[in-house]
Amino acid sequence: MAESSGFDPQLALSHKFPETTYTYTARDSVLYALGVGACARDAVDDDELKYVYHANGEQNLQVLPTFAALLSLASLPNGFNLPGLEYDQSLLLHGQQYIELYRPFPSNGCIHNKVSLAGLHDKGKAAIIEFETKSYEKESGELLCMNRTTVFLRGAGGFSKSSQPYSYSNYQTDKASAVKIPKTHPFAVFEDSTQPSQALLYRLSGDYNPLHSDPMVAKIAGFSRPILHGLCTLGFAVRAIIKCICKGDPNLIKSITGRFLLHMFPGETLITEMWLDDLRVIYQAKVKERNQTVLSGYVDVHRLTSAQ
Ligand SMILES: CCCCCCCCCCCCC/C=C/C(=O)SCCNC(=O)CCNC(=O)[C@H](O)C(C)(C)COP(=O)(O)OP(=O)(O)OC[C@H]1O[C@@H](n2cnc3c(N)ncnc32)[C@H](O)[C@@H]1OP(=O)(O)O
Repeated sequence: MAESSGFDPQLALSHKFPETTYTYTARDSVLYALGVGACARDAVDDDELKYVYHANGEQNLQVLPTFAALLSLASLPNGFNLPGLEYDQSLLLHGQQYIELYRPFPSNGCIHNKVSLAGLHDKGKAAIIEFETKSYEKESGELLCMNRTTVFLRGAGGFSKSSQPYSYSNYQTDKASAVKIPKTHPFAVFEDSTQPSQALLYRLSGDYNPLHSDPMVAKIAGFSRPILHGLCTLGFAVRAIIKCICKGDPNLIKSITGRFLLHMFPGETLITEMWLDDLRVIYQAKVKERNQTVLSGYVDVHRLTSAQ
């Protein structure tokens, strides 16, 4: 039974999310690729030009696998409101993202999303909410991907008895928190700069939260200036993995897990370190200027390319 007035877990869990439709064009997939830094260092990069230009027409463009995460945001409640969950929206942070990919994305399409609440946890100082989104290609009805989005609501915990904190999950293991970074030297390391305007570009892919663009909103949230979208950082890290481990082939990615450990500011340099464990790439991404890890997780691949 909930003890605080703002949270009613049973009401939240009984909520039925409306099914939504998301239509995107080749322009959206290109804008997304540019937003996560594709071709930023080299406009004719052999591994990355295919995400932003194709000589034989836009229907031949390839789509980065992390594009899937946009579907989870597009499917979630407008204004971040849900019955039974009252909280201070300025303190919301993206905690984790888990993506399963079942098929490469076409360069444009119409997607049907089904959302459910996958988890709700009272961590005392914070509440954690997890949403699961299944995305189907509208025309064929085929399942394209599944996203699990974890939202960390600072200051919203303490809604249950501290002796028995509320915890609900509709799945078995929390994959992102289970990541152990090896003590050995990484198999590969990739350094990439984000631009000071990175968040202003990335937001055009659909996440217009002013935390990433408005200095006053960022200050209220506890940051000296606007921070980068977590999914933008994840996009940079997975692009590094595709480049270093998959020899540029985005279709080798099977699933992606990432936990956002610390905020990143636009303009900072990201160093992604990667370790191979069979068909799993364990990674962590550090901000070079502050020598701090901002993201860690793992990516499962279908197979390794012959050189590994
Ligand atoms: C109500 C309806 C809501 C609807 C909302 C729908 C929309 C949702 C859309 C998704 C988000 C869109 C908006 C995007 C925002 C961003 O992109 S924000 C930028 C990216 N994110 C960040 O920069 C966050 C970086 N991380 C941190 O700053 C910190 O890790 C933290 C999240 C503040 C937590 O640190 P701390 O308070 O020190 O936590 P701990 O004491 O270590 O741990 C407490 C428990 O919480 C668990 N935990 C810790 N971190 C995370 C995490 N990142 N994700 C999930 N869980 C986390 C941790 O395991 C502890 O639990 P126990 O082990 O059980 O004690």
